Amino acid sequence: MNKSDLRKLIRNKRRRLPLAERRRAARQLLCQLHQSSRFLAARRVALYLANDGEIDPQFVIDDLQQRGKQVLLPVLHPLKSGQLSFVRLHKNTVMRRNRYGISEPDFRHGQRVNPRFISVICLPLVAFDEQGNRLGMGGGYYDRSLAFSHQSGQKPDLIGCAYEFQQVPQLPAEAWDIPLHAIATNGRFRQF
Ligand SMILES: Nc1nc2c(c(=O)[nH]1)N(C=O)[C@@H](CNc1ccc(C(=O)N[C@@H](CCC(=O)O)C(=O)O)cc1)CN2
Ligand SMILES: Nc1ncnc2c1ncn2[C@@H]1O[C@H](COP(=O)(O)OP(=O)(O)OP(=O)(O)O)[C@@H](O)[C@H]1O
Repeated sequence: MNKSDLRKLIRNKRRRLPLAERRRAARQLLCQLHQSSRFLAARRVALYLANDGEIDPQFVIDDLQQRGKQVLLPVLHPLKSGQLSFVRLHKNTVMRRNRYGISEPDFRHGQRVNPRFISVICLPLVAFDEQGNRLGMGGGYYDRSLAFSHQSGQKPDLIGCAYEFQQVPQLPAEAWDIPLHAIATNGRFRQF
């Protein structure tokens, strides 16, 4: 199956999931992330706001904020097309909707943090395989914005977040793909 058909299939399945199952999976995601000592120790964590049926990290965001951690969200860069910035989420953060209808902190008002200085980045994904390859929505945003992690130096831990059913046997690995360090689902925490 090609990437575009695979995206359609899994995105449809994700959107059809009943609300009760979504909520249960969202709680299980928090439990699975708590398996990771690096996640528990992280001071700064980037997450996302669920869109298109994605597993919902809202309980994870609440938990981090209660534990006094810094939470960041991705924002489409208004000038550098295809790039994400990471902006801090506070109680008073001014939010707006981006071109895909996803709520994000306002780029101009927000406090941006260079992704090199983020401890853990939780990435949304459409499909993953057992090697930790990731298939996203197809915009290449995370691949472009995290391309620096191919080089040496300080880098964030990259944890993909998904439903267990989003695993596929094998994804074609592209040169620009950023390999994930771990995947947290409703059922498991896999480390690579
Ligand atoms: N929750 C969440 N936030 C995120 C991402 C994500 O995957 N999930 N992104 C991860 O990169 C970035 C946004 N990327 C996205 C890329 C495509 C579509 C999307 O729905 N595309 C439509 C076509 C829309 C159009 O071109 O007008 C589609 O495929 O149906 C959404 C988000 C930043 N924020
Ligand atoms: N580092 C990069 N520099 C320039 N272009 C890139 C880079 N990474 C990815 N791209 C481009 O982005 C496009 C989309 O890539 P791909 O289909 O792998 O996205 P994705 O990982 O599914 O999406 P996303 O990261 O937004 O969730 C590709 O056509 C690719 O050429």
